[in-house]
Amino acid sequence: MSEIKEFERLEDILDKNLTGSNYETVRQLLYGRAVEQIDLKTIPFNRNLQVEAYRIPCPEEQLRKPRNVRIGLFQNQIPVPATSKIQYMKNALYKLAEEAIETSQKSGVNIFCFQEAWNMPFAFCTREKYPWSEYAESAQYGPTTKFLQELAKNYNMVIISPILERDETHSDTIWNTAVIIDNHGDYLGKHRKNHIPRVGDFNESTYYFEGNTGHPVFETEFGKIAVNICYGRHHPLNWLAFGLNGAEIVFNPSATTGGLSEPLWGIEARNAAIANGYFTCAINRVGTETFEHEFTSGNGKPAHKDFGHFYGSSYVAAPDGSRTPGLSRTKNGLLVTEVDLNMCRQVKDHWGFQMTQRLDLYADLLARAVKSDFQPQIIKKSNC
Ligand code: BAL
Repeated sequence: MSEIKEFERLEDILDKNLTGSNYETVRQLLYGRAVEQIDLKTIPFNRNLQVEAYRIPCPEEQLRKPRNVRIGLFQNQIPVPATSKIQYMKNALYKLAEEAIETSQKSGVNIFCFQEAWNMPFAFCTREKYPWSEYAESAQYGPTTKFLQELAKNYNMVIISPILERDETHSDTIWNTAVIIDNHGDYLGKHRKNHIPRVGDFNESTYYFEGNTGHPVFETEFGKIAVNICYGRHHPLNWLAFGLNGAEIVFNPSATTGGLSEPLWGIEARNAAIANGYFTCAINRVGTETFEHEFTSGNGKPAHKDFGHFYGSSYVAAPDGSRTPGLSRTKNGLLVTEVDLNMCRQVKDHWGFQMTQRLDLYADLLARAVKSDFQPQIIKKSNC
């Protein structure tokens, strides 16, 4: 698939080329019920950061009060060259992060989420172990978690920090891990990426193995949250499992490029929200990261020094199928979205997907499908 580079975002094309009822008809068919825009102009923040804010309301109930939560999704390109020294890169990213978290606090954000492996270049295309493995650090006691704990406590904010984890307890193995810090600055736990890609230049299996933390849901003061890391978004059962464990918001911190996945990007997390009756938050990195040494993709194409363009386009999707516009395809951005978690149960009641999901039927099929003597259920015309 060829990479599309020359436009800021899909919504701009709709805005420029459709008017009046045509625009609203197409927008509604593409994005569902309209979301409300929140005016943050009164909030002073770094003007070279695209900040957009929306509200996804749901009908008020008689017995339950609204459970409004503000989510902040931060997408960014690395601020210094990918080949910079590790500590220099981390410090530059920490500075960006602090600005984004401060802006989030001014915007009333309760839960903040970074993109995948936010504190390093996404260097897994190179298959080089050094220096990239040196970015790995302890999930609970490493410098990145320590840095964020302070901010989470000061700003009463839950922070989801996807990083490269070094598990010193188990032979210094490396994992692709999301660390969850609660709004008191306490380390709440972690989740390791369940599904590791072997596609294109995503040579992540060179560095880490499939995760072993299952499908944890973290109970926070702002709702039950889970993290489906990047490639896991292509696996519907991965989304289902977080839903079965009671998630109300599932974050999908990602790093993915236009040539590989852009037409799928707006479908997968949004479909998961609809099918599982929860909110999903798709966050993707932006920019192009160039490395020192050439590498090939094993597809006969010429060797190259970059992954291609990470296309940002972060968005929030609701269980009723509505979604926010995406952030820019090329700029750093912060997407603030206020959601009412009551919508999760309202939509489950309305559609009944959880009542009709026939888990027993699929449990039986899956139990048979994993066995070496599995026989697919194929009906053929008998020869007799
Ligand atoms: N990080 C893997 C790329 C993708 O899932 O699109």
